[in-house]
Amino acid sequence: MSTQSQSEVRRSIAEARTIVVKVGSSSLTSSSGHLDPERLFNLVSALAQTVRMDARIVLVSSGAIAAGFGPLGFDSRPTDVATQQAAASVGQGLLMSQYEAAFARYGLKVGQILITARDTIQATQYRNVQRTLNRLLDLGVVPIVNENDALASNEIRFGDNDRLSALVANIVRADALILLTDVDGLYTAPPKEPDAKQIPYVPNVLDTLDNVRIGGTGSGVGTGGMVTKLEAARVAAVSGIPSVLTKATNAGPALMGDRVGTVFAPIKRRGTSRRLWIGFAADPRGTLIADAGAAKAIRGGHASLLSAGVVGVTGEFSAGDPVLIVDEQGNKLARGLSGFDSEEIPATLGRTSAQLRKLLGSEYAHPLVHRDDLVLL
Ligand SMILES: Nc1ncnc2c1ncn2[C@@H]1O[C@H](COP(=O)(O)OP(=O)(O)O)[C@@H](O)[C@H]1O
Ligand SMILES: N[C@@H](CCC(=O)OP(=O)(O)O)C(=O)O
Repeated sequence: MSTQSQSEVRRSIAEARTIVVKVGSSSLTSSSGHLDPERLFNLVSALAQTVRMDARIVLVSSGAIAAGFGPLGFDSRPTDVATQQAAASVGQGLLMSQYEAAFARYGLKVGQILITARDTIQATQYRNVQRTLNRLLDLGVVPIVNENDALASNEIRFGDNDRLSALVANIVRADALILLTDVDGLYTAPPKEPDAKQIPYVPNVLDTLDNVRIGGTGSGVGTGGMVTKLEAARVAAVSGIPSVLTKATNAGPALMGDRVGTVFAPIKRRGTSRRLWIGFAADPRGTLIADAGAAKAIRGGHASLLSAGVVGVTGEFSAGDPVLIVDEQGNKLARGLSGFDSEEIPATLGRTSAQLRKLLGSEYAHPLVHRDDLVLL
């Protein structure tokens, strides 16, 4: 895909029909742990104008913990998980009631979707999330998404909403992702440093990390900092989705395609949402080790992984679960959906389809990972 100019990418954002907008805690709340209704209303106002111009918007909003700890009497964002979850439970309700009232002033309805990381990993859950979001958009509702903080387990948790927003952009097949935060874009170094300069355009987000020094959160209420925002921009770019990173007060101009913040060009054509799920959302449950010949075939694209080319398996998984495919040196080649349960695989290793049919029956004579279920890394 040839690199687009900044103007072309900005124009594609202005023309986007389905847009995921992510707003961080620091843009909605004060450091005392309360919502800032004026900033929230200004954001809603910019989004409502875009919806009026026939766009479909999914809002991924952080701020539940940051809006909940003040009313609970804490001076700063709690650090232990149980108190964060309690604060999120209080703050999420406050957040939604403010959004509901603010969007209602523009005649718009909102719907709440609380997602756990698990929902983006399991195929059936993923499809449920997808169906509900699409239906809400068809009904003209603005879905408001957050991580289900009150119930998310610590081991498997997004923690910040940046990566979640890139996954949601994939789930709804968005045409653009807007990341709203408290700084006006990506800088060459954390913006408090004197030599930090803003970068207006990133043609290939896979190249930027060498030239940019990135730090963590600058506020007492955000979590991910710039690391997770760049990760979100990367997932969007390789999914064929352009993104803009800017401060929340620039939401309107960013959506109009004006030159604000940092814009990231898409670097691949869009894949199907199922392939994107295999590539980004699904958490591999095990590993298949490909021999040199199979590794070469996989790298070339379009090849299935056959049992004959697999020399080892690790992990416990069922047929249909996502697995990582590596070469014998441990280099990651691809992700895919296993065609077999992990315990069935040792008996199939190194065998051709004809041998499998003869030894184990015709139900075993299929690829270990079919090419349609395989995404190169
Ligand atoms: N290279 C960089 N460019 C821009 N911001 C950076 C950079 N490195 C670190 N940051 C910090 O990232 C912060 C934004 O992340 P965060 O506080 O998690 O925001 P949010 O709550 O909006 O998700 C900025 O306030 C800034 O201090
Ligand atoms: N789901 C959490 C998000 C936590 C958080 O601070 O995220 P962010 O501000 O996007 O870095 C919440 O609503 O509090």
